[in-house]
Order: sequence, then structure tokens, then C-alpha cells
Amino acid sequence: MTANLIDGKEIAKTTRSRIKEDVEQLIEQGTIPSLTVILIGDDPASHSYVKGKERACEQAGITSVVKRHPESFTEAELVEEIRTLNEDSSVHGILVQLPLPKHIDETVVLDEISPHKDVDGFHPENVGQLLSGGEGFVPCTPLGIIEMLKLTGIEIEGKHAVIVGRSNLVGKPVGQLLLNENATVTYCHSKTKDLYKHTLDADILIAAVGRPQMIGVEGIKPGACVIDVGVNRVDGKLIGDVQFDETKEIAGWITPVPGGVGPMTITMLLHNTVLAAKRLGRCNDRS
Ligand SMILES: Nc1nc(=O)c2c([nH]1)NC[C@@H]1CN(c3ccc(C(=O)N[C@@H](CCC(=O)O)C(=O)O)cc3)C=[N+]21
Repeated sequence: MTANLIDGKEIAKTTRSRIKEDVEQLIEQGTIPSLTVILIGDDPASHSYVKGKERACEQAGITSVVKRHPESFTEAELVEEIRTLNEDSSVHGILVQLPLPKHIDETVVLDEISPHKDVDGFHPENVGQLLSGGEGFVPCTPLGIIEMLKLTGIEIEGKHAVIVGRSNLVGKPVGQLLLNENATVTYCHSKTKDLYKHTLDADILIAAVGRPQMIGVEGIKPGACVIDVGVNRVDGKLIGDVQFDETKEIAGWITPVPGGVGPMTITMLLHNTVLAAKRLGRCNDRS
């Protein structure tokens, strides 16, 4: 058996053209959705991701501004910049590219972003909304994964979803979303004993550890849906967390790296920015 490929690029393309229509409608109503990205330091991977975000915004008709700062930019300067953007009614979405330099406290910074402009969904208010089933912003990668499953027609309800990795960015929120979709959810992590005992029972396996090819085919249940969130750069090449070539022979569905989750992450950033513009627009109408 060979797995069906979940083509993230193709799904992203379809979703982005839908978003573009939304943007056009908003522009007709007088609002140009706009995203500001703050990028500190000169990590090549971060610069490349941010370029991808800029390109995607441009294609969708969303205004994007990138504020680039040297490694020496201070936490106080960053907080000040965020406060200014929070107040600026022409800015709908604010994203601070991670990771930040060591001298800046990520928590302090993320807490400073207005929850109404927090298109990453990292602000504690939005994290809380996700847990309680509210209407906050949901982190882009987890949202992209759910969208991809739905658009591919993979049933979530009643399925056993096993997540490997418990980061705040991906592991934890994707588990919560799957739970909200009525999956039975298991979280695995670096201290989990006998990892494959759990993964072998997964109908839906989410690999989000950030270690190249750490999940082997011995850990995959035949017919399972395997979502590989890994973006590990090895010798200039992008490698996932799953041994793709072996796994694709027994899985039912699998996402490639690149061309899987990555393009959907950026797509959901566009989605969240449009959502922010719609919501903030409504607030401005009322004032
Ligand atoms: N505040 C913040 N929000 C983020 O969402 C965020 C972040 N910081 N820091 C870094 C990670 C990583 N991330 C990716 C986004 C797109 C691709 C992507 O599009 N990847 C393409 C390939 C891109 C390439 O070749 O370089 C693909 O998988 O096909 C990958 C990784 C967002 N992140």
C-alpha cells in the first residue's frame, strides 16, 4: 500500500484564493487588511520565513510591513514598538518572529501584543480562549493542520490522535483543537516511556518534535494519517520529523516536508489577519 499524499501546497492555494476574495470584499468596504511583522537579528531561517509571509500577503492583497531590527534591539525598545502598533488603527495583525535573541524575554513581549491583533494566537488571553472554547485567535500551524484534515476529508471525531511534542506553538494547541473536534487525544514527549506503544495506536499522528526523522516506520499504524510538522534544516535541505520514504509505504495519508504543513501555516496567518481586520473594523465602526 502507498499512502495518499496530503498536498499542503495545493490546499494552501485553494484556501488562499478564498481568502483573497475576502480581502477584496473588505477593501471594497474601505478596510485594507494589514499585518506588521517584527524581525530581530539576522538568523537566515527567520529571514527566509518572513520573506515567505511577505510574499503570501502581497499575493492575497494584504498590506504587510516588516520592521527589521539588529540583534542589539532591546526588550524595552521592542515593548515600546508593540505599544505603538497596538494603538495604530491601520494595523490589524502584529507578529513578532520567534525565536527572539536571548536577552529578550519572550513571555514579556508576547503578553504585550494586543490580544485583538495577536494573529499568532500566543497571547495568554487567546490561549485561554482556545481552552475554554471561545472566539480568540488560534495559532497558525495547529489551525492549518485542522484545516488540512478537514479539506482532505479525514474524519477526526472518535479517532485517536497522538501528538509527539508539547510545545506552546504546536503540540499543546493542536491537541486542544483535536479535542474540540471530538478526537481522543494523547500527548507524548521526551519523557514518554515506550513512545511507539502510543504512536502505534494513532489513527492520526502529529509529529511536532523538531528532530529530523525521529519517528520511524516501526511507530506507524498501517493506514494512519501522518502529519509531519518538522522543519529541520539538514545540510541546507528541509527534513521532517518522520522517516517519509518508509512511512509512506504503510500510512494511509501523509504530509510531505516541504510542501505539507508549512504552506498551510502561512495561509492561516493570512486568515487570522483578515479575521483581525474584520473584527477591528467592526470595533472602529462602533466608536
Ligand atoms: N511568531 C512566529 N510565528 C510563527 O508562525 C513562526 C515563528 N514565529 N517562527 C518560526 C516558525 C516556523 N514557521 C514556518 C512557517 C512556514 C514554513 C513554510 O512555509 N515552509 C515551507 C518551505 C519553506 C522553505 O523552503 O524555507 C514548506 O514547508 O513547504 C515553515 C515554517 C513559522 N513559525
